[in-house]
Amino acid sequence: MKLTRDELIQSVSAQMPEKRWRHTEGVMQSAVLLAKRYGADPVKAELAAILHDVAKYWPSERQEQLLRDKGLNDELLLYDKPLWHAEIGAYVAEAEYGIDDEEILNAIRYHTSGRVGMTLLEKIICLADYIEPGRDFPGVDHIRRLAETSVEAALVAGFDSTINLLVARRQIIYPLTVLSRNDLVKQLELEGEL
Ligand SMILES: Nc1ncnc2c1ncn2[C@@H]1O[C@H](COP(=O)(O)OP(=O)(O)O)[C@@H](O)[C@H]1O
Repeated sequence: MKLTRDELIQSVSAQMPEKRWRHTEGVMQSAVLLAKRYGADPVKAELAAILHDVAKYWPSERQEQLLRDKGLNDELLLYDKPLWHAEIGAYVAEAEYGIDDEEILNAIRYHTSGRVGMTLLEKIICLADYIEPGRDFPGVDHIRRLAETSVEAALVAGFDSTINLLVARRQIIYPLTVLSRNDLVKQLELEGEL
């Protein structure tokens, strides 16, 4: 099903509370800005942003069933539910909205966990999710400042804040985020930015 931008926005926003849609609008805004700043495709960035949280408010039973039945990454079932919607979102973007651009699908798929070898678009969506104007958590302004000059440095700070939070709450950490964070630190070292 190929929708116009307005139809897509209508369909996606109907699947979440108003507050979460306002967050999505913030991610759209930040993603387009970052794409223009760092030379990614702003149209792709906006499309990935519109869809990134499409499944966030789906009942967890439905998400669990899709992870099991559709050959998705069911290892995620071993980890906290907030991680599931990203994988489901990529599935839904393709299966229900006809998005066939792997770059966009992967930006949705890895927007919460990150992964080793993130593309620029993946970094941008993940970072936009941290710094969109509606976000207000300790350290967010520091991440926003870093985002003015380095996607990688900002994203490391973002992942560090998530990892610190999970450690403080003694929650289980999905290891891909740690690997992703380490990979970004290596990229910064190679560029001499650390
Ligand atoms: N590596 C991870 N391991 C476990 N939980 C994680 C990991 N990364 C993110 N999370 C969880 O996901 C939440 C963030 O998910 P996200 O989709 O960005 O949600 P929100 O937009 O509501 O912040 C974190 O607050 C944390 O609870």
